[in-house]
Amino acid sequence: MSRPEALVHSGGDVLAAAVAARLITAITDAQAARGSASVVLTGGRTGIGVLEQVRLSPALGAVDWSAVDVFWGDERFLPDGDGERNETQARQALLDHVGVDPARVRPMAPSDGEFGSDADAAAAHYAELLAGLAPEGAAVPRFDVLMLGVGEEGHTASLFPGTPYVREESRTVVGVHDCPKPPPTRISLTLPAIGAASEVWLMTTGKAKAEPVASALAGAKPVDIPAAGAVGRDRTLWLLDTDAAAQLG
Ligand SMILES: O=C1O[C@H](COP(=O)(O)O)[C@@H](O)[C@H](O)[C@H]1O
Repeated sequence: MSRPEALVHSGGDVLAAAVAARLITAITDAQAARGSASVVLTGGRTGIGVLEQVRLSPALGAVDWSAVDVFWGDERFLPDGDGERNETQARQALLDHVGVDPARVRPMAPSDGEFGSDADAAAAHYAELLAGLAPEGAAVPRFDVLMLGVGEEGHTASLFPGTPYVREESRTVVGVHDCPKPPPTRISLTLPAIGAASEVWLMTTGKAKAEPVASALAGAKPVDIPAAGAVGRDRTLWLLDTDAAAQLG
């Protein structure tokens, strides 16, 4: 388990470009070491902004996109192609523009897919998919980089404060119900699944995030500030703009 480090950038645009450069480097390093890389995407303004910056980067071509395994940390349980789905936004921002292998892109199920409106069944299926790709003895694949956003109330992925989902200790993926932020039904990796990643990057911008960021970095309980419980095995980076970092001591 790593100790969280905060890196502060001057503004949201700089942050997105800097994280994009960091992501390209992490992917190329993993590919040089092992031939492929495994990345977990997030939704939200900052997460999608980073993917747009990757697309616009002059270093885009340094990555062998056909050898990148793509997963999601959470999904809004909506029909396929809905503009609010994290998958749809990630495809538009980046994935539709690079040569990813469709078989290696693994979105969480939509609400009009094979599990219909059963988010719990869709979550259980994603957990099985992850387990099937995991090294022996592990429940999820080796994620090189797992990116997350942070909500105003401290949620990360779709784990909201005070819910049973943030306390989950055995399942790796859960159907999430009655979310305070729309849409109310979601699918999310749990904290144990997030904690299996080599690097966890929490990315956020804006004054509204200053309080949860400061609480998390001051050691808040995950049940109160779920983002505080997102910790990578080798590295945990909080990638912030000056507004989001404003209350750090
Ligand atoms: O709904 C979600 O929101 C969070 C944070 O989004 P932001 O726009 O405030 O940065 C995001 O991390 C999560 O993936 C998404 O489903």
